[in-house]
Order: sequence, then structure tokens, then C-alpha cells
Amino acid sequence: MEHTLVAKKLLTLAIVNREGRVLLGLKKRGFGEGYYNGFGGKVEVGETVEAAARRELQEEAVIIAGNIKKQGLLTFHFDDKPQPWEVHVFNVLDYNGEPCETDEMSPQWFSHDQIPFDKMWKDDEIWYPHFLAGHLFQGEFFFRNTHHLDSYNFDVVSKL
Ligand SMILES: Nc1[nH]c(=O)nc2c1ncn2[C@H]1C[C@H](O)[C@@H](COP(=O)(O)OP(=O)(O)OP(=O)(O)O)O1
Repeated sequence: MEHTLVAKKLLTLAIVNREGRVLLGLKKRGFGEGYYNGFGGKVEVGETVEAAARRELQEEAVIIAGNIKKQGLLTFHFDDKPQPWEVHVFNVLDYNGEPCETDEMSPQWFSHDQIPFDKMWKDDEIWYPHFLAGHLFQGEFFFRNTHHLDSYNFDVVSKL
């Protein structure tokens, strides 16, 4: 029998969550353009996942993360992409600096009851309520034609 090893693409997603509001960015270019999302991107070779989360937040929103907590591990399968994406989700509890628009993202605060799910990835409305409640979670999502969510598994877990 033949086995094919397909490495996952490792990414981060950092959501600043303070005083009943989250900081999201409107993605201006690249994958997910036109969607609101947290800040993040690919983990570089030799970098820890947490260091990548901090770096991407600084590059995309120009703020320096203080305390951050890993809350989620999400795997995205795309029928039109060769590798699954493994996205590590962080809750940014405090930060230094002032969020600023960058080439990639236009930052905006949303109260917890006004998160713009109609302009976000389809999986987000499934896991954001758990993120906001402080739960740890794991999920696996299967997308068709990049944007259509066909099916998923999702669990609240006791550790990641
Ligand atoms: N279904 C999904 N739901 C979600 O909430 N976030 C997702 C998502 N799929 C991807 N993301 C996040 C992970 C990461 O923070 C971001 C994609 O990162 P990037 O835009 O940096 O990726 P790229 O492949 O464009 O990387 P670069 O070429 O380095 O810009 O979108």
C-alpha cells in the first residue's frame, strides 16, 4: 500500500479581546480578502507558534502583545488546496501601542454581540462563542471551493 505524507501548513490567529470587545481587521489583500478576521499568518522556520502569533500581530496591527493565551486549534481542509491548514488561535489579553492600519489589515473594534459573522469565514460563528466564553477548543472544517463549509467536527477540550 502507498502512503502519502502531506504536511500541514502552520498558521496563527490572534484576537485581541478586551472589555467586551474584540479587535478584528478587514483583510485588504491575499487569502481571505474582504473578510474580517483576527491577525495572523504563517509560522516561519525556526520560530515557535507563539512567537509567530506575536510577530504577525505586530506586523499587521502594529501592537505588541502582552499576555496571550492559546485557546484553539483549528484544522482547515480545502478540496482545492494541497495541504490542510493548522491554525493556532490565541486570545490577546493585553497589549502595548495603538492599533493602526497596515498594507494587509484595517483594524476595527466590535462588541461581543456585534461580531460581523456575515463578513467572516463560515467556521467563525461556530467557534467564536466558545472563544469569547474562554473555552479551549479544537475543530476540523472541510471547505469546498475555498469558501463553502461542507462539514465539520468541533469540541470543547480540557487541554490543548
Ligand atoms: N477558515 C478560517 N477561519 C478563520 O477564522 N481564520 C482563518 C481561516 N483560514 C485561514 N485563517 C486565518 C489564519 C491566518 O491568520 C490567516 C491567513 O494568513 P495569511 O493571510 O498570512 O496567509 P497567506 O497564505 O496569505 O500568508 P502570507 O503569504 O504570508 O501573507 O487567515
